[in-house]
Amino acid sequence: MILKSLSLLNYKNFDSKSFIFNEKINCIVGNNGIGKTNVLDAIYHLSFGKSYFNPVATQNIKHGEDFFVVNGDYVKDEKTEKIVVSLKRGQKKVIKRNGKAYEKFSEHIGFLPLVIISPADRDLIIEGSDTRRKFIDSVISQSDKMYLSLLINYNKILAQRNALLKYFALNHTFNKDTLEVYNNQLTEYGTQIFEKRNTFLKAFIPIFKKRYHAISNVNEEVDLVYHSHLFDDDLNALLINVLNKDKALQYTSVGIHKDDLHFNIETHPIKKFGSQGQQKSFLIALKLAQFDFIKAQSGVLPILLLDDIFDKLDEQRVAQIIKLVDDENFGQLFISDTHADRTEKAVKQVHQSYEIFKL
Ligand SMILES: Nc1ncnc2c1ncn2[C@@H]1O[C@H](COP(=O)(O)OP(=O)(O)OP(=O)(O)O)[C@@H](O)[C@H]1O
Repeated sequence: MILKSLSLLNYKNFDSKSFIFNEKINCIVGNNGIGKTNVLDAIYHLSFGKSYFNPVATQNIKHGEDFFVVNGDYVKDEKTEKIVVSLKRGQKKVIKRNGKAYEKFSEHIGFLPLVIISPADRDLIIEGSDTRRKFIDSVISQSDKMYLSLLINYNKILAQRNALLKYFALNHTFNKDTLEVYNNQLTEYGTQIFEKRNTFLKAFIPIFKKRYHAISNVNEEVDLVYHSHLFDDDLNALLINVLNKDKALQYTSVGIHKDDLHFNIETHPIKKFGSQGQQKSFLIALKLAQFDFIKAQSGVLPILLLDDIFDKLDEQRVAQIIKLVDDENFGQLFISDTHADRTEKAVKQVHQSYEIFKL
């Protein structure tokens, strides 16, 4: 799968900009703040229908403008695919494939597999469990269509159950039957999500460890440990157990929305005990394992976006990542960097086919 061309209209700092890309390596270079990351984010938008960096959709519209349009022309399975993501203030976002708007965005997820490696990945280590759940969800949903709809259903029921708990508290009332309906539905969806996360992690963890050891070159023990209430009991039983607590809290305190993935080095949390270098290697290994996993599951080589990696990583690590383009049959690669010279020097070593775009 190849992104042949990209055009942006009122997207972040760009009023109108077009690119025709190389099939292998594309380097987006320019000074700080010129919009290199924004170009990568536009490509991310085409795969996921949203920004990797800014969750507030309207903030991706250029200041002072009313709408944005991101247009990407791909070749996938020898067919041309035209993807357009557009947003007008006050209206719903639209994603079109070959002129036809998706009714559900979830149908598009996984169609154009993509992995991004960015300094913002650090949030996976330092932020709360929701960032790590989102990571798991994003990897699984790129290769499992059913997963995303289970998740959407679970979250809908969860919101309804929480609203009901609030209603009970506000009106000093309680209705066991209605709550039971929600408990049953949460259990149905939650159990399936738990099983899919568990199965995924069993396959993913060995891939991750292999990647970490290849990058770090030392034999440190790293691990990803899945934590879920559902290891303790059936979700329905758990929900019944915490009923009084949930009534007091006015929200649902158990379920897969509380799952976490612990990142460990030598059995200790990497957030507290990992050096900066170890943390960087950990995150890169995680993302490269994501690449491997999607590739194995879907048979498609995901697009790989490397945002600002030269500034954040030492030369040896950067060289190793770029070398993978050749070694491991990577697909199309997009690199952003402030220095055209060092980028060109690095990519030249591994591939003849590349393009430098100076912003
Ligand atoms: N909605 C928006 N409208 C206009 N400009 C925006 C909008 N959102 C972001 N920007 C601008 O985009 C620029 C940042 O772009 P980006 O993060 O892509 O830079 P970069 O080239 O990757 O920089 P660095 O090398 O520092 O990482 C900033 O100048 C910011 O003000």
